[in-house]
Amino acid sequence: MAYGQTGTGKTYTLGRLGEEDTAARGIMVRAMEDILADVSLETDSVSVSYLQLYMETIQDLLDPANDNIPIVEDPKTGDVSVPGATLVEIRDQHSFVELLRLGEAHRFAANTKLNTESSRSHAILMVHVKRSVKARDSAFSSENGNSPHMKTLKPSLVRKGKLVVVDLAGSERIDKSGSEGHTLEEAKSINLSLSALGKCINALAENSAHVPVRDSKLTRLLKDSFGGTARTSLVITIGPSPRHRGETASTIMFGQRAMKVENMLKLKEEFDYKSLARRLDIQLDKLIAEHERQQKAFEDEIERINVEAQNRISEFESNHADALEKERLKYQKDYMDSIKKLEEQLVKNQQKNGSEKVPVGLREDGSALTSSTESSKVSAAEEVAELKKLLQQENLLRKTAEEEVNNLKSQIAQWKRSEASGNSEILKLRKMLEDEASQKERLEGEIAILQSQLLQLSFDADETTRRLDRGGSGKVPSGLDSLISQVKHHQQDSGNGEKASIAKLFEQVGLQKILSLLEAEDADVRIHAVKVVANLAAEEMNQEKIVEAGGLTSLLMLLRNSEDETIHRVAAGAIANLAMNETNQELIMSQGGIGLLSMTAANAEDPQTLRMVAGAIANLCGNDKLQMKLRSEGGIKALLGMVRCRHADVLAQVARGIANFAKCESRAATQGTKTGRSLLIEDGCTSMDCTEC
Ligand SMILES: Nc1ncnc2c1ncn2[C@@H]1O[C@H](COP(=O)(O)OP(=O)(O)OP(=O)(O)O)[C@@H](O)[C@H]1O
Repeated sequence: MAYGQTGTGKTYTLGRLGEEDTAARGIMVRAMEDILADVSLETDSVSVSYLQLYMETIQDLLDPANDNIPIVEDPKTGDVSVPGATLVEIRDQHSFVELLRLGEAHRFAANTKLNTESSRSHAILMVHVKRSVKARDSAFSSENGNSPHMKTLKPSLVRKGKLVVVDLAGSERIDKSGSEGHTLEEAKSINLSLSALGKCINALAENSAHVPVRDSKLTRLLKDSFGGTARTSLVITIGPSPRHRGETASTIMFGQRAMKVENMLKLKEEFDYKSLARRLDIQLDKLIAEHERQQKAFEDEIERINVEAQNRISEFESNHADALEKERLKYQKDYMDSIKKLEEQLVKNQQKNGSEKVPVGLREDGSALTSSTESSKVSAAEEVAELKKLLQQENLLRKTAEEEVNNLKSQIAQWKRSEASGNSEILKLRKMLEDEASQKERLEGEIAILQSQLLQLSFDADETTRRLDRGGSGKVPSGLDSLISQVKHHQQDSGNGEKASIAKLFEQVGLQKILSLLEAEDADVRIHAVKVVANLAAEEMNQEKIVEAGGLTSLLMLLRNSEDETIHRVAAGAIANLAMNETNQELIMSQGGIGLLSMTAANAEDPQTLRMVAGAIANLCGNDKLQMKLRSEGGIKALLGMVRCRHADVLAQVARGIANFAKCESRAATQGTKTGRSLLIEDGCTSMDCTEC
């Protein structure tokens, strides 16, 4: 910023182009030269807006028709921007100088008596530089495994810088500038914004809680430039003439006050979530397309194999059916022929035998008979031989047929084998598809993890920003801390939404991490963490997990070590929740819980703390196995002692504890010890004013 009386050289210092003589270049030109020398135009971008603030209106010096541009403030980061202004990307020094020249030509300059070229407006040059830097590996630590997919999904980190060069209008007093009419209004408006700037500088110099940045557009626009997270340089310009000694003195005093303002520098980095989301989308689309392609190829392959197998089966069946039928017919025909031949032979034989009967009838001398019997014997032997021959032929044919059938059988077996190998191919393809599906599922799981990490990172970023905005210590809280802030926020909500968000947190963050925050150095973090644990402990399904993860021990440690009553109250509440379960009751007792609860009760001032402690002891009172130990460790004494606090909530819990203790009778019955009721009487329960309970 350059601040000073009209005509003392603000524009001379900041805005000169120095085209003929490079030594005469102003800060704007030199700054851009420096930036351009240090950027790589492939990975970085430099863009410029040039504005003027005239009578509380912001005008675009690169597009004068664009006037009355609104100022926008990011509620999260506090960053100030003027999104309505023309933003020109700069690639070289020459184009920047041209841009400045254009802006200067548009700059409004009204004449005053003091300086005919006096600038009546504030000129503001904004240079935005963005640089892509590699995402820090730590953001995506190995806790998610070393999947190669995760490595490619790191969001890139964008480092952002903004240079604002402000050539303020002259700071002279109205009477001296001789302004009147419209020019007087101008002078008033200039004075208003400069005096608002002065007030802000004073407030910042004195570390005042309230800085009146909202008093003028100038201070709103420069909000993140002074007293914030930027580095600020102020040039003050003065005139040597004794006539201006008043302005000179006030300008120097302004500079002196400004020197007291302390800024806290902050590197502005953000993850490029948009491009990561784009990459994730593309990757997901690719995976889906690949999966669909493989599925289709698989189905086509199955279809092809099926069709081929069907064709082969039907071809084979038809071939073999034909061959079998032919064989069958052939054998049938051969068989029929043989039968026919045999029948003919038989008929022939019978005829032969019939014709031989005559001589037999004529046999009287016996000789004729002898000769006829002989010939019949010979013909029968021939017949037998022929029949044997036929039988042999028949056997031969049968054998050939059997061989043929065996042959066919072996062909069928071979075909079945080839079908089995086809089936194994199908199985192989099916397995490949299943692998593919499980791979896809795994990737989707990884993407889900990544998205939840993104969520956590954005929470981190929000929380960091909030802390720094609060003028914080610069300590960057863990991701859980910000999530706890979320819970803190949700704790104000009512109904199921709260439970759902805590359950979500529980899922996202993991119990171990939440419990580890119970030992955080920052008390604020501890308080929020114990609140989260208490909320989780209210859900029966979480109680066992909390105890298993060592949550009970941590809560008892908080009672022992913490001095903060809020922590005592919430931790006692969480213990009371855990004490609803019988197994936990034994653990609380064995870890010295009664002593710690009694100690907390003795030191408590807040009735709500006593209520929680009394609630926890009251839950323990209901376990008759633990009664004697509870009493011997001072639990009953502590419970009755809390009657001193006459708060109705506390008394209700004490009464519940007394009632629980009094109604357990099985111990007394089985062990022959005194009943809870009589022990209470011994401890002086009845000597108290029972109407209180
Ligand atoms: N250091 C310097 N050396 C030589 N001439 C200078 C110097 N400083 C300023 N001038 C001259 O003084 C005149 C006024 O300077 P300039 O316009 O920079 O003042 P200004 O403070 O910006 O005024 P205004 O507030 O009216 O805009 C110009 O003609 C400029 O050339």
